[in-house]
Amino acid sequence: MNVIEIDNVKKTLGNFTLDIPHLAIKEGYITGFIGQNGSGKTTTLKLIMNLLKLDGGQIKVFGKDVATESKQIHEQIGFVGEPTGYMTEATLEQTKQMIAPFYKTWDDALFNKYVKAFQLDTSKKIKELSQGQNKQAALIMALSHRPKLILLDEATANLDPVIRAQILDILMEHMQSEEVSVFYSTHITSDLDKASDYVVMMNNGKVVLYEDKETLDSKYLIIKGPKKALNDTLEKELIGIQKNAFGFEGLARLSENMAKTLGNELICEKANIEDIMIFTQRGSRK
Ligand SMILES: Nc1ncnc2c1ncn2[C@@H]1O[C@H](COP(=O)(O)OP(=O)(O)OP(=O)(O)O)[C@@H](O)[C@H]1O
Repeated sequence: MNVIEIDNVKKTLGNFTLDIPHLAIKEGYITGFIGQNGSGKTTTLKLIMNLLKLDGGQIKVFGKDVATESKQIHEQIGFVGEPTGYMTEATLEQTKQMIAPFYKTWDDALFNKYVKAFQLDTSKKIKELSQGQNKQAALIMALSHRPKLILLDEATANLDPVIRAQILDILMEHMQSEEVSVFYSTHITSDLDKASDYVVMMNNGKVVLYEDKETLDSKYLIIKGPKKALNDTLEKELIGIQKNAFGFEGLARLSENMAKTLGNELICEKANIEDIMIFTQRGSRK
């Protein structure tokens, strides 16, 4: 089952165009959303939230069209974007009292549990919270109505490693006790190592990679070798290949065909998510 289905979506903003023929986010999993600055992650998340209007195509969440059924959909989504949009003069307690009645599923015990976990002072005005505390407050508000889908736009950016780990722990704990799906954008690839089942990568408005985490961890290699070892079959398999006077390097997704082409003079190193991002983006620049 898919929690989000994106079909033939187009959106132009200035000279940027988002173009997603098809993307389906699986229900019950954590999917990380990565890509260079300006690649279209926020635009995609805003379109899913119906905060931006589509130029073409359709987005469905829980099988419902976001353009026509956003009210019912939003009741079951916990969204943390930028900026949070909460009244800065209000305290966290007052903010909760304003927001909670909008959700039938609001859980005060859960709210209190997370406030305690983050050691937030609910009597402080939102504007008095630090940037990181503000993000924690937004996350607490998003989780406390027990949403079925959590959408986060760089919710862990500018947070210290301890709080970042705590947020990921809370998300994972939440996943264990609830039937929930998470789709979150991040620039911190170590977040993906800690918390992701699938990874979607954007480049210049297009989805350039969608893999499960296990495949990402086990099937991608950086292959280096001398010039003479680069035959046509190998070159076709390599992503983001770079050649110099001495040799070449490129990224490969290990397949049977690929394995046959690997000779002794080649050096094969395991690629991490950052390597995969860099080589994939280099490859799609051509
Ligand atoms: N209102 C707007 N008018 C014109 N261009 C816009 C507007 N909003 C976004 N863009 C452009 O759309 C592109 C995609 O932006 P988006 O915020 O979706 O990228 P992103 O992947 O989330 O980037 P980052 O990682 O830096 O947050 C960028 O080139 C941006 O300049």
